Amino acid sequence: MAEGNIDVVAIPMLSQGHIIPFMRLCELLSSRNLNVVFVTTPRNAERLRSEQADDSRVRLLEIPMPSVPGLPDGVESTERVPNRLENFFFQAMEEMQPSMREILVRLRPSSVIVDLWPIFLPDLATELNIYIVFFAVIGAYSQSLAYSLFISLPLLHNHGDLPKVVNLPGLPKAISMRDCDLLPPFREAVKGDPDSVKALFTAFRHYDQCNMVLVNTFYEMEAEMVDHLGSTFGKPVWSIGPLVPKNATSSSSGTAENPNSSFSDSECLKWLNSREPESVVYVNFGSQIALSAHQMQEVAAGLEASGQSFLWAVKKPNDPEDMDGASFISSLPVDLQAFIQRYSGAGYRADSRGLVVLGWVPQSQILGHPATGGHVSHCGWNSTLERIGQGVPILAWPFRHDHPCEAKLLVEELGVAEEIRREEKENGVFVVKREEVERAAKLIIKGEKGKEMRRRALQLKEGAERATRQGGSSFKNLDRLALLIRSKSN
Ligand SMILES: O=c1ccn([C@@H]2O[C@H](COP(=O)(O)OP(=O)(O)O[C@H]3O[C@H](CO)[C@@H](O)[C@H](O)[C@H]3O)[C@@H](O)[C@H]2O)c(=O)[nH]1
Repeated sequence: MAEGNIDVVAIPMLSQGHIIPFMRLCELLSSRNLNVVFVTTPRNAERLRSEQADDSRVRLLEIPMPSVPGLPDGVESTERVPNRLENFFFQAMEEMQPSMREILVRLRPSSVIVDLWPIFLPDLATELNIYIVFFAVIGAYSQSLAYSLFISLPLLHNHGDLPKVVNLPGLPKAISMRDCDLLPPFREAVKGDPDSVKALFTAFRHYDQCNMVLVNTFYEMEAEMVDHLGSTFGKPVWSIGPLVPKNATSSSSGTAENPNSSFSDSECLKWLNSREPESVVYVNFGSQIALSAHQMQEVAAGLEASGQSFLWAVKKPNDPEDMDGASFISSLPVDLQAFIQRYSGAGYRADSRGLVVLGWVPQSQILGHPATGGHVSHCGWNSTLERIGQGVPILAWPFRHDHPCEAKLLVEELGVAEEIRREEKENGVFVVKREEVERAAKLIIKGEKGKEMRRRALQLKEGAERATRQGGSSFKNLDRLALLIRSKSN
């Protein structure tokens, strides 16, 4: 590929939840005959290369991960960053600025697709006169709610006097959120000082600086909020999703097939094959959330008491970084160790009612398996889109970031989820009791409400299929996008 001939350069944040939809978008643009370059660090590139189809024409370009004192070598994705090292990680991303500048200057693409981070990227693209497409990898509903909070909180409230239920102005309909579900930067708003949230939430500058916004959703699911974002920012906002991995398998994940997991992908699927249709409660909180030992005890007891089949992917904390699976298990209370033994490792039998997998599981295949009856989920947007693609109902257990907003969309607007009741132990720290896990697991598999949620989930699945096939709303938007980018190249 001639370097002077690049249509678009895509630069996602170093996080799998962002890299995956960015790569899918790049493949779809490349299949529409655009020359696409995908920029990431060596480890992420290595993994993407191993998953890339033989005929993929998306070019992967590596930039070195800057070495920052305090950040261990090889940490190139947020999933591997312990909370206490987050600032070092973001510092490393900031230090990529010279490499990114060098790439943009050398390749001179006509367009760049930017993510929420790094914050300097739109400035750089503006300076180089490159057309800026901002790809927001979360849904339109949660973006709209976050923007409303961003604008209104410092006008209306002080961090000390936040009401228990906060109304969100400026939206197409009346929406409110519990104070405990607000992102920490919003909870710290200072009345009369917009910078009290701006300093912490600079991402919203991207909406001002970009030329257009893409949202990983489909129009029919979030039409009201897609239109709302368009009129709020006064620029095109196009839905192009759901973009989910094409042949999603395990990440890189012990077994030879899946070295990051206590079971191989095929062992997980074999176990699912032994279960009745729509009978299994699948528990997985994405790539970043690790439960406390106490919370794990409640989940374990609730799942057992429910009498339902379950597949639980347990994530060990990132801290300490060098703790292996065996040390993690031996650090747990003895009742949990015994539980894990019963449903995993030595205690596991092919006909066990539950399967506990330490590490990564092949989520999209699990969601697509006929035995899967529901997903206990943090409501990360990628998992949400994957479930919508498979018609699986949800038990919504949000933790942080956009999760509470996505949960609200799923429960209140789309009717495909039941919210798990969380009790606030202390400021922002929640616990879900075993009785609640038991209730929710029974409801989703056996209850009338579970059936109704499944019916709605299947309708959404059909909607998603219509949107992404030829002539559908997302398909047409991708065609329009390819034409637009090509017009910038001429
Ligand atoms: O055992 C596992 C765990 C995860 N996954 C995959 O990993 C991705 C997880 O993505 P997501 O559900 O979005 O969770 P996070 O990685 O936690 O998501 C981050 O990124 C999302 C998109 O920006 C945000 O919505 C979330 O708030 C943020 O936590 C999905 O594709 C899953 O299929 C697996 O395949 N196997």
